[in-house]
Amino acid sequence: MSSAITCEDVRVSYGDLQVLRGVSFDIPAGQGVVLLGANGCGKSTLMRSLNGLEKLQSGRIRIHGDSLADASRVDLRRIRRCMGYVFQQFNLVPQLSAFQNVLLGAMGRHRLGLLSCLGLTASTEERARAMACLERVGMADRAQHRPSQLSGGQQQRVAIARMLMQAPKVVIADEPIASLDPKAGREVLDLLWRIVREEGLSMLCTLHQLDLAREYADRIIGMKAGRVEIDAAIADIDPLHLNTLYVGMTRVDAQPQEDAA
Ligand SMILES: Nc1ncnc2c1ncn2[C@@H]1O[C@H](COP(=O)(O)OP(=O)(O)OP(=O)(O)O)[C@@H](O)[C@H]1O
Repeated sequence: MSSAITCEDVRVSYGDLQVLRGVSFDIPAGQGVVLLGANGCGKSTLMRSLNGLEKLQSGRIRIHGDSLADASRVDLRRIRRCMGYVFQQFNLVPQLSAFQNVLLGAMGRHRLGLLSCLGLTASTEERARAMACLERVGMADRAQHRPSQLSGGQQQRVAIARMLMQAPKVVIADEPIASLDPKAGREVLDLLWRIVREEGLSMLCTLHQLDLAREYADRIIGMKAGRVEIDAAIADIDPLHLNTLYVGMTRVDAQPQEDAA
């Protein structure tokens, strides 16, 4: 099976602080992986690195075989177009309707201009596709609502529809349910994983809930203080082992005496 995301000994530093300390893993196409780890262990830095937003001190990241470091600006745009994002804070444009926000998902892929995304010049086909994406996440009846008129769970559904509109191959979901209550969070997670499975996408998704990670993921990667501590298929995971990710030296900026306490 081909690789969707490959990290080879990735190191990233901010000044003297080494945040990613030799991170390596390979996610095959079609696999859904949950990334676990305590606050400050480097998860967000890794997620940003996968988008080419961090300069690697050393190592290499490949997305479907393409190395981010070697990519020209045109190549980087092409690689990014095949990556869909779902964020904790939804990142919808507040002035636009749900429908217009979903049209935004097609902007990079089809070189649509802003007017198209506002729905003013979008083709009938694009408009129909955006509505189909909203239907897929159960939000067609709220197409004309602005984000402020929607609950957090509904906003995240719209964000998932926007990701779907982009037609990505790889999904990066950074704490997609951290802003939601448990019921809405579970509904969003059900939807996100269902869509990822139905579309045959690959996903790396950070979560803080160990029970949900074990329920949804094919595989868990656990980080501790900038390193991969656990990397195992869900069937091979010892739940007690996961707890060790949250004990002792977990942060990359921890002082030894803090962790001894
Ligand atoms: N832009 C930056 N400049 C300097 N230091 C940074 C920067 N971003 C992150 N750090 C440092 O790297 C550490 C790891 O941050 P990161 O956000 O990657 O952790 P995380 O595992 O995602 O944490 P959380 O779960 O709280 O989001 C932080 O504690 C901080 O000290």
